[in-house]
Amino acid sequence: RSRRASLPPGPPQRPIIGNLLDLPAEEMWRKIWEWGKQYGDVIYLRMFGTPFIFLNSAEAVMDLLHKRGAIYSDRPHHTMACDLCELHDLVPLTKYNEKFKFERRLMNQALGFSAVEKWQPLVTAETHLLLLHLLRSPDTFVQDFRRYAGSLIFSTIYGYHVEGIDDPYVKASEELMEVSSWAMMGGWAVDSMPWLKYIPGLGFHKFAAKCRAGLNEWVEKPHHMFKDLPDSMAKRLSFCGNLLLNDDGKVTCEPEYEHKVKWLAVSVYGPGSDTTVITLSILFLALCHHPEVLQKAQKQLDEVVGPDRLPTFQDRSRLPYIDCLLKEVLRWGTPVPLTPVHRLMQEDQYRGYALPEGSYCIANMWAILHDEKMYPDPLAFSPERFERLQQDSMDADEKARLADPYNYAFGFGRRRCPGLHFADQSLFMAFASILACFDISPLTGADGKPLLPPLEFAGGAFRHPKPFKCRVSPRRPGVEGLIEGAMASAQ
Ligand code: HEM
Repeated sequence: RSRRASLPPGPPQRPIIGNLLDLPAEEMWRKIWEWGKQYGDVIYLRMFGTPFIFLNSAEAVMDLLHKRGAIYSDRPHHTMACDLCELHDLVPLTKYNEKFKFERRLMNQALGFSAVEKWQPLVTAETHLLLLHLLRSPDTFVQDFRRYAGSLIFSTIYGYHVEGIDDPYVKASEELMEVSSWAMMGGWAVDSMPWLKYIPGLGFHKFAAKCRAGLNEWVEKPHHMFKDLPDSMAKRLSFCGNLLLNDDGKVTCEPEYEHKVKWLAVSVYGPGSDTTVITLSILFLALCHHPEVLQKAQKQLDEVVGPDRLPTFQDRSRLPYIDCLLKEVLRWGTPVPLTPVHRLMQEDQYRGYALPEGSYCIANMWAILHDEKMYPDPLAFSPERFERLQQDSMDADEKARLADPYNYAFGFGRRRCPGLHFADQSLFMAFASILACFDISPLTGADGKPLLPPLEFAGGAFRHPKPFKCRVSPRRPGVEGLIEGAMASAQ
């Protein structure tokens, strides 16, 4: 049957290298979206011998990655990252097997829907600290976001509080993130021709040796730091504390289990921290261009929370516009524009096309979240689109459910982001608290006119705004006292 079915359409291929030269390193999602207009929502490419299937629509992604998740949830074997750099225990590299299922269970236990409530006091405390940093260093807001995201993840994972972005453990995690991204996506020839790894002296061996030499610093040291932390509630409640400590606060589990938890812990930093920093940066960029959105959000915050306290999680159900804003930032900004590769484990057929076993399937979330059938005028930033959906008559619930960016922005099927609920909580709290305390606006030029930051994005795995400046100013006198008061009463 499969011999009769043809491959999906796609751009013409060159001999041997296939489409290797057709994909740009920057803004790849745009190119794939453009091809979609020509070839449809399921596109076939080939790089050397590897078939690639790009999916540009919600329908195709749900049909394949979600409904047929049992065969679309594997990751490719990266010779460079796994064999040479010895990073095979990082979660995003885990194959779809029993190890994966075990890791998921542990991550769901710590970060899943039923667990996130326990993190609320910690998320609130870290958010208040972010407010204080924004107040004291408003010009370096991205650094403030970075410290906040790093500290939030470290407190959650180890019960360890981070003071600044020069914290040695944050630095180590940032290094691991950078090196592992390179190892996974550096376009290494050895990934296509694994036999190259046996030839000494080739350039990639140097990179791999550097990576292996860093593992002690990046993986072992944070784990020992955790074990050496004094016994505390924060340590016991943390992800590692929950999974590793016995009643006496000691690690007495099997070494193999301890090894797994150690790698799970370092795996979460990269995907969890960058996405948070980017999402908050997108919020600031969008608000510079849309003062009316800021005013509307602040009006609702003033009505529900008032000027004398900071927002809490209990306020959420009465702050629907903050939720609409969060959805629109995730949609319009699309912090992760393409999923990592989902490897097809056996030959499949879809809409009469043959999808070869071993295909690297990648969903284009940017294309889906900018599909004008679901999101009219997709390039416009408008949280109101989600308000309108809530208010539409007839099948409003169904429409709102289908268009919810949470269905798409966090990936698909069994590989869907395990940090989704955690991210949702922390971003809600950060959005509501920042807007309750600060005005975000463009800088002003010498002529008194606003200097609007360009709406420009860049990136490979992540889609982040290009560096920009804006004004972050307290909304009213007494904001500092309010924040300090909230911090003091939490202690
Ligand atoms: C705005 C915030 C976030 C976005 C948009 C996001 C998005 C994603 C996406 C698209 C994937 C790939 C899913 C797929 O392959 O289909 C992913 C994977 C992952 N995310 Fe997130 N994420 C966010 C926050 C977080 C947070 C806060 C954590 C941890 C606390 C986290 C941990 C992970 C991990 C460990 C993976 C790898 C899963 C695997 O390979 O099985 N993410 N995320």
